[in-house]
Amino acid sequence: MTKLQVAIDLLDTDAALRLAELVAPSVDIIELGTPLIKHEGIQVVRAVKDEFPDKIVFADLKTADAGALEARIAFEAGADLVSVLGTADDSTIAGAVQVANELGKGVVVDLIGVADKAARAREAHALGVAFVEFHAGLDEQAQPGFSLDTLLRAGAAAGVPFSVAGGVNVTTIDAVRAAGAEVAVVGAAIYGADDPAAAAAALREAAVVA
Ligand SMILES: O=C([C@H](O)CO)[C@H](O)[C@H](O)COP(=O)(O)O
Repeated sequence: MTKLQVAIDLLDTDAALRLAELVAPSVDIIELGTPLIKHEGIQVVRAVKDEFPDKIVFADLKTADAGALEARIAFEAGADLVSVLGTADDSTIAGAVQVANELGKGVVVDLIGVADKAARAREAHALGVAFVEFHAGLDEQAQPGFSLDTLLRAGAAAGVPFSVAGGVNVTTIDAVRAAGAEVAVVGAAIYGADDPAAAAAALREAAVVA
């Protein structure tokens, strides 16, 4: 079974809470997107965790430096997982992992912008992260010739626990699951859907196929 992570790339706390309410029955992980946290501040993490204490709350900080400090800020606000960039120094990842271990939480390394994703994934795994995210960001997805398949092949080759993010939708989630991803991250295909609850339910159904 592949877990389903909704990436909430909306810009205000009330809208994020409304979306989370609609999709919570179908998702395992609620991600507060980087633009949302930058717009609303870390309090959005507390607001969501308070409403959904049983869900894994992921603060998509995309930390590039001061790993221990930034991770602690988000964990103390209620996050269960935080992201650190794979392009950051190993010491930044290690600092965040140290705080995660202290508090019983987890770190996800986001491979956005990393050229050799499989190799960096193995390095991040050795630093003690929960899993690595094979990620093509919104800007990369908009470029001509973008293909999710490249990400999936790299993820499958890495040999470590991984998630996949990059415009995953109901037609591609089967391939994400088949590649062996532990987590499928879905943003626009849920928050941009006419019926986000139905979209999340359909994705969930595909994600849990044995
Ligand atoms: O992390 C993300 C991106 O950098 C903007 O914050 C997205 O949440 C991630 O790419 C998943 O969203 P979709 O690609 O729209 O599925």
